[in-house]
Amino acid sequence: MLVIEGLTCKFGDKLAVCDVNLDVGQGSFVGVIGRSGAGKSTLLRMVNRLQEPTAGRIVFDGRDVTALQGRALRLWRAQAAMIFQQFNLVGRLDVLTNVLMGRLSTMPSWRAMTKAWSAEDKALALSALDQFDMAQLAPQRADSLSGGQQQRVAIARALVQEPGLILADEPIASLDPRNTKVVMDALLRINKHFGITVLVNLHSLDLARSYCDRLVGMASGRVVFDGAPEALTDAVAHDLYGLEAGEVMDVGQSAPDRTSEALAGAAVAM
Ligand SMILES: Nc1ncnc2c1ncn2[C@@H]1O[C@H](COP(=O)(O)OP(=O)(O)OP(=O)(O)O)[C@@H](O)[C@H]1O
Repeated sequence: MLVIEGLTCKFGDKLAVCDVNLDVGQGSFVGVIGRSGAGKSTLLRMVNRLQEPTAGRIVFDGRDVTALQGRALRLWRAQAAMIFQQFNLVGRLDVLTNVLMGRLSTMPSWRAMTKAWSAEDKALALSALDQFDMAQLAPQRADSLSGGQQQRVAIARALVQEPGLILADEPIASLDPRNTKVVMDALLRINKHFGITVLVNLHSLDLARSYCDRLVGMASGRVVFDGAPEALTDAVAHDLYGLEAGEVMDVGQSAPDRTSEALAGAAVAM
């Protein structure tokens, strides 16, 4: 369970996030929505502690993670795995090594320096790639892959961190509609198959409505909507997005793949 209490972030005079309070149950798939500049990225980055809060608390499974430092902070960042819009892979390295990077936090520093991966770590990384039908791409350079493939490699890297929480910051913003669906289906699968809580920032309201079981709407740094997708009426959406509403509500995205095969994934146990 993730508990956010009074979380606030100021950049100089700019109040980017203001007094956000949220309880997110284990296994939820929560979409954070709102127009550009609403504070969505800053909120997710504070949870992962990439951005220091100005005030407030972040508690995960009963443990206050707001002020962790050093190794404890590194371990928290592994537990609250971040997925970025631009994938953040090392392009010149092969796909398998990129996924193995997700294991660094579990290794003693001398082994992390030499990148002497254990057979167990390699098996885990291959198994994570296999979850997304990408094991055959393991030896390829990451920068030779399509955007959708790169984002799935980033999700596999997050998975080998064995996270309790995935924080995805506009993960599909750089992708075409087909790859958008593939990546959203991948996030849905790790949520349903592994029970990992997902918090995802999305610009498209249609996507948020079809994939998430709860929506948190932000405007000017504050939470202005928190509820089931069905409760977010077009009128509320218009309040949230203003003139952008038409654009974010009419992008013709495909529906999620909720077949049991898709959600169960490959038979390999992680
Ligand atoms: N490092 C920073 N320094 C100063 N201001 C910042 C910084 N990061 C964000 N902001 C400001 O804080 C506000 C919230 O930004 P944030 O990126 O969290 O919004 P967002 O909802 O994620 O928007 P987008 O969808 O465009 O990414 C914006 O006004 C932004 O300009």
